[in-house]
Amino acid sequence: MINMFSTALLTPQEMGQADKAAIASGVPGAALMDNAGRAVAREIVRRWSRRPVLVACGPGNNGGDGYVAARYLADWGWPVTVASLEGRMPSEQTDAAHHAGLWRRPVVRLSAALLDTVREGLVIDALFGAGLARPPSGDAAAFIQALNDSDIPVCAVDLPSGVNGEDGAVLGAALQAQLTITFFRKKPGHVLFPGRALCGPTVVAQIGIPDTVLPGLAGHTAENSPDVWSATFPWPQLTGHKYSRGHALVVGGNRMTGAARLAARAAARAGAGLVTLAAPEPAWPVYATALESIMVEGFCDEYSFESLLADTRKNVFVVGPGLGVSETTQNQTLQILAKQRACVLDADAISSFSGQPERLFAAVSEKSVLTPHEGEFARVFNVSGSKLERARMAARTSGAVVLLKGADTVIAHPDGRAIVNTNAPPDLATGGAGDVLAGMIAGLMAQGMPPFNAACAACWLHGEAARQHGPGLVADDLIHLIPAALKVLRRVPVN
Ligand SMILES: NC(=O)C1=CN([C@@H]2O[C@H](COP(=O)(O)OP(=O)(O)OC[C@H]3O[C@@H](n4cnc5c(N)ncnc54)[C@H](O)[C@@H]3O)[C@@H](O)[C@H]2O)[C@H](O)CC1
Ligand SMILES: [K+]
Repeated sequence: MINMFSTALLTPQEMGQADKAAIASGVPGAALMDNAGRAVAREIVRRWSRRPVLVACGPGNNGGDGYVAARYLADWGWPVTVASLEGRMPSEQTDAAHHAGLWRRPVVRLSAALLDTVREGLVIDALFGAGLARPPSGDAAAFIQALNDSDIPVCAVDLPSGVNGEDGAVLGAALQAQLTITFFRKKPGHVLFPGRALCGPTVVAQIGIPDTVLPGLAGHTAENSPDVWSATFPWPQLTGHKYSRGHALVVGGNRMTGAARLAARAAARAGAGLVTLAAPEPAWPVYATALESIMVEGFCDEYSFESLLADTRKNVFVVGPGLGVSETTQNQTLQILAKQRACVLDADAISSFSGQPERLFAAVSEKSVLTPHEGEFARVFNVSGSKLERARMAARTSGAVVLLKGADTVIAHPDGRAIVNTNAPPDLATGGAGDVLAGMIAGLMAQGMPPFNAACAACWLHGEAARQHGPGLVADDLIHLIPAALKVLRRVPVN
């Protein structure tokens, strides 16, 4: 059971369909627009004291929301100037024209010079939203540039103009907003970079579109949140014991021993009942001295490695962290995949298939989670497009769950579903953090959580653990903060 609706991400096209479905169900379009513009005005009043406001309106419905926001703010006593792009008003007989008509004061032509009237004020960007069709040019481009060069705060309606709602890319040039108010649900452009950074905080306002429209049009993309997977989280049961909580095996390397130790500790902290570290004989003393509650078993060749994998109670494997890129790593990975049990393939387990991705794809399944960063990803996947599209395509092509790391990590299932993670603080960009994540995913899978859900849950807990620490984080700290992140999760109601 996974809930893709409460934090669904809708493309601009899907949003248009949601709009139409709401109108068909009896909510007039003009009312949706009124609710949208009023939500913008409300959020502004909530954050800023009364000050001069310039509302920059485009020719479409985004502009329509701008006329509504202008009307409410003026009614509440704010000094408001409304400017339209190239002096154009919305086409007749549209909802935007209706609301532009309710603005009884002058509408001036938009220009960069108008910014002088709001040096101590605020700009509402209602130029382009979901309907952005091409790079802004002429007056729009000049206005965007001048506003970005100023320090006047910008509140964006739906999206900062110039940001593509579908993938967060900048089309030519885009505004940097301090606040974005979007409607009903976010779009991928609000959570993928660079769009996310240009939005500032994004507020989602409800404008009268019923949730009942969602099953007909959404369900394959969502923002990561406990809402998505908490119903399947494997909390320990009163009657459980260590064997019922699974047994994770982490493959250790000869030299970079810290990586596998971090992964093993993280698997244990995430709740695996037992964790074994498989250590090459020369490094066995290093691992054995460092680890207490984690078992350390040695191996000296592929045969003894194979015998370590034989016990079927070992229900999840982690391979890759600290192994080195080599034929040996590739062979160990293939030996593990041949067991057809759950596994996490990270780092060198992925890079070792550089130039031979088909060998990897033939061996992985939906029980495998690949956790590449962009560099590792590029070694085995030859796909282009937005991060969301690339992760989705990689999962489809390989048949495995793919977690493509970064500030906007995307987790994709081979069936087309994808989740964008948004809670990772920048402190997580530190050596070893990925090893911890791989171990956490395995720890959850050991307890029976489905691989896609486990990847999403581990990613969220990883971000939460890092948030709890704040600046100065090193990967070792994450291990100690997993319990704190679990406590936060335990308080989130399961819906
Ligand atoms: N449920 C909802 O989503 C609601 C959305 N609302 C708002 O409506 C906009 C989307 O409106 P739409 O008319 O489809 O698109 P835009 O206003 O963003 O832009 C279309 C308009 O602009 C022209 N255009 C596009 N790109 C450029 C460019 N680079 N330069 C010049 N002109 C451009 C295009 O030709 C059209 O004329 C959504 O974002 C919400 O803000 C509703 O108000 C409430 C319900
Ligand atoms: K906008």
